[in-house]
Amino acid sequence: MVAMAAISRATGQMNISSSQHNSIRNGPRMTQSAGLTKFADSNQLRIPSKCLRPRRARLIRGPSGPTNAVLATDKPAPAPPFLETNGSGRRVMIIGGDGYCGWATALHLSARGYAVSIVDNLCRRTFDLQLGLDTLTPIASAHARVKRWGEISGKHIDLQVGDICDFEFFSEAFNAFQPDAVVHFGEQRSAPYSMIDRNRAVFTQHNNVIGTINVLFAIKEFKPDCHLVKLGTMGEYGTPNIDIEEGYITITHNGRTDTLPYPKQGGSFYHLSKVHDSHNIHFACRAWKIAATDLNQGVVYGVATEETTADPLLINRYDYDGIFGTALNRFVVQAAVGHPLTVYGKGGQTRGYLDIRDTVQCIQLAIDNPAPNGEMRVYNQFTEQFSVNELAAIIQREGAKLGLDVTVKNVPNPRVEAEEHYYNAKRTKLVDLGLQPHFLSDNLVDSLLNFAIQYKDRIDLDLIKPAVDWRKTPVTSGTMKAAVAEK
Ligand SMILES: O=c1ccn([C@@H]2O[C@H](COP(=O)(O)OP(=O)(O)O[C@H]3O[C@H](CS(=O)(=O)O)[C@@H](O)[C@H](O)[C@H]3O)[C@@H](O)[C@H]2O)c(=O)[nH]1
Repeated sequence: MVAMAAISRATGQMNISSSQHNSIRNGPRMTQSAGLTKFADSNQLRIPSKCLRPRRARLIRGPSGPTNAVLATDKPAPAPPFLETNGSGRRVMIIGGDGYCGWATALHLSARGYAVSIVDNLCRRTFDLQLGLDTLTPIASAHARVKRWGEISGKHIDLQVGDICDFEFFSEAFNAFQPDAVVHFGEQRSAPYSMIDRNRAVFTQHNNVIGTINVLFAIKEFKPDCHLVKLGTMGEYGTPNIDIEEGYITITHNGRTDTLPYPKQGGSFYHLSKVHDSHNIHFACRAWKIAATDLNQGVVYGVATEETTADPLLINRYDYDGIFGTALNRFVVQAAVGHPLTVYGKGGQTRGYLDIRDTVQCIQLAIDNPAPNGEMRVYNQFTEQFSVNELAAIIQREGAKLGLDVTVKNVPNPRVEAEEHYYNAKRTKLVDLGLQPHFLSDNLVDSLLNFAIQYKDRIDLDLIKPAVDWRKTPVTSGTMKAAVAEK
């Protein structure tokens, strides 16, 4: 039975039942039984019109200008611009809408006139509590975020707290909202997390694979014309010694030719969970004529979008720890506190990267250009390739301009991955649809460095170290602190 969490109309606070408290304490499994919290109707967030008046905020601008400027005040905020687009009015469910990419996407689409419903089990916040991690930025609760967005924009975002692995919950949420598109970010997305121990490896694959299967069943059963926009990863391809195509490759073998899914070589139990998802989605498209777009996203950097900087309560999370922090964002924080940049191994590992402002653009493009029923489209979602050494050199150079003495240290690689390799991945399809990339510029690095300096007091140096060794992954349960202590 689905446990219910009630939301008080008077206070907007969520009341969590004792069984939910227990499940939160018990770790990843909490998400199997997490309950349903729902804003029953859009009136609930309606507020007096005087509160909807745009209010001014002070933007701190980096030395090189306003790019990705950061809001640093609790003073009144400006309403972001509202741009009606050809997708305006379409109903978009964002699974994982409380996370780093999901939250930015929810606001981006809501600002542009899409009707948005966030479905999230809040497990990303639970992982931080369990492992002793914290985002660089002080983020508001999911409920406070959507409430504040309603106040400054006059736009309602529906919030349903629950676990998509619980089909009873998910089918109820899906049928209540009747989405035209489902954007699925709702997965455990950290490779290191999936390699902490057996429990986390199993959790990652169960959570990600079963969650996606439930989404596929809901679409098939309740709304076959609903377009699935699924976040995959460039890491599904691994680092083959040939060019990486966008999802499919045409092969001639023994005189016969076919176009087949590009070979997959995930480098962690996390990356492999996305490989399994891709296969399941491809099958569902063939068998049930579902329409799906699989977005193989690269490593995302940055933190600010137009909407997340519109008010302190809307600020996005920024991970810098050894488990959820990703390369460029980690290096920026390391530079800000004088920690040597942690280049793993030789540093020749090359990946596709993109600004979070391009993530939100790509999702909108995918929604606005749905795949036909029966087809799984695959787009490679990144804008530039960098090796880890190249990223470190950029941060060192830009740090020096701000007077920071940035050093680089080649630490033993905790991962099993090629450290020198060929890498040339195609990325034309989203550009063909109209993507206008924000390339990694000096301005952005400057404003990110200033951002990290601004929140310097929140940085815990212990969390910066690489925390998980791919070669050890124990059967017994590990904790972040224990993993760090071993190093
Ligand atoms: O301090 C660090 C952190 C990372 N790396 C290296 O940087 C590369 C990228 O690692 P990452 O932690 O930035 O990103 P990754 O673990 O691959 O995962 C992230 O990027 C993926 C896209 S991709 O990398 O697979 O293209 C997404 O799917 C994941 O959700 C997201 O967490 C790896 O070679 C890693 O060894 C370092 O050298 N030093």
